[in-house]
Amino acid sequence: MIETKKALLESLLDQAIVLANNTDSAQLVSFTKKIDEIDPLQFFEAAKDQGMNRTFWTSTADEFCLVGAGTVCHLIADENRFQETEKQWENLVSNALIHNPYQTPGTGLVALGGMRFDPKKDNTDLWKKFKNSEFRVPRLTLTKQKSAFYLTINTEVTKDDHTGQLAHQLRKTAGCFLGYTNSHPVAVRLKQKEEIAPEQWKGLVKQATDKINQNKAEKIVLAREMRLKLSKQPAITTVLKKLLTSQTNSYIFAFEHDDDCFVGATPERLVKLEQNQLLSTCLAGTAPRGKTTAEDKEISKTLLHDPKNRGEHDYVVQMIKNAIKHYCLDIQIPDKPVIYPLKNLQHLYTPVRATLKNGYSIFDIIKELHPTPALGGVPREASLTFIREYELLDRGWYGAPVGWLDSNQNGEFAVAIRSGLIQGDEASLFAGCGVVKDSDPEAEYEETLIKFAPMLSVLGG
Ligand SMILES: C=C(O[C@@H]1C=C(C(=O)O)C=C[C@H]1O)C(=O)O
Ligand SMILES: [Mg+2]
Repeated sequence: MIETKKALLESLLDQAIVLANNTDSAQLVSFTKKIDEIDPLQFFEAAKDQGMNRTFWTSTADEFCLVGAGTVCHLIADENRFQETEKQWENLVSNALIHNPYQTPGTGLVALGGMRFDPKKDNTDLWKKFKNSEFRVPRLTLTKQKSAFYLTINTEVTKDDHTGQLAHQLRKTAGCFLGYTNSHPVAVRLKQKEEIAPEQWKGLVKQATDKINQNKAEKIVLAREMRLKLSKQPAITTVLKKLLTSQTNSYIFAFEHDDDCFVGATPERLVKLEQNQLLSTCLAGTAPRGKTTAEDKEISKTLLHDPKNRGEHDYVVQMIKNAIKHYCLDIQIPDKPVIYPLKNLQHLYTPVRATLKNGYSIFDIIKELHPTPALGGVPREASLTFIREYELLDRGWYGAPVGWLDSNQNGEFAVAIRSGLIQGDEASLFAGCGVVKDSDPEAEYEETLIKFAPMLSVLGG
């Protein structure tokens, strides 16, 4: 595949060795090439064969897909994680030797990652492999943009490296990915599922509405956990394949740490940036799908006019509008939501468009937006304090930004809901809902039950 550009790769490596010698430190090289069509899931599966941790992202089933294999470098941050990650990224990009002749967003040097919902909440064992904030630059990245495919090879070159040997090794590894074919292993059976403390959770919803009725908060999003035991360790490739076919209106993502893998199919965009064009999404307010078209339409109509759901939704719209105004121009937000249909349920949806002012980055926006009242509440601090103190689970990366960015001001982050942490032959699934003054614990419980469905169904439930 890279044969035609042989000289290009070699000359890049030559330059890198000189630089590594001058600086006496490893030199990051990033080399991108257009390739023939390839199945992203085969690429994902090939990485497993190579013993590499994998990262996966699609924005919709067909348009855009990123698959990362292995890690050439990490951006890890604790305190001030947004600024810190941005600083590390800028540093990494400015020191890298990049060959990427394409303007396509998501090609070239790309970092993929996510973070904990609440860095102030105590870490439990459940999420021990997941950092407060972690982005990885993969060893190999596959980018699919509509019908075009790109392969990026990233490597760290030292002064003692040999161009010919290194180029040979890189081509060999790339060949293992591009020529890979394997039928994905069969799916697993669900052996046992346990909803964690459902009655206590309903009590918590009541406690939250009491708090709201005492005017101490307006909206508090409460989540709960379901623990699964599976017949064997599922193939993440199969899980993704099923999510891709069943959840077509969603972002599908996976972030793997050995036997632990955080996977989900979320409909909720946090922010998308293409150069300076910004998109965000207000998504809150939920109803089930109807069994017939007529029933479905009826439910949509009710949802669109339901004051409780419109209230839940409007908190998100107001907050996002306010949060971005300092950073953006030409903010366009329709004054009424529309329906966003998913396989198992439907949401109220309001898109947000704006132009990012010069001098700001996607991290500035994420920092302002996370958590929106779709996952935290209103006011932010009061709701977070309540969640931190009383919620019965460690959210870990659930409900937090997950996504990617490239070295040309493009990137996209979703809110990691409809997700689960697969750990060997067990898994924890997470689902939450917005509690407002007229929330009924039983109805909120039912709402979370449907939100488990996307992940539950691909794990044999
Ligand atoms: C918290 C979740 O979803 C959020 C809550 C919603 C609601 O309560 O109506 C709808 C969409 C999301 O903003 C989840 O799926 O876990
Ligand atoms: Mg709701």
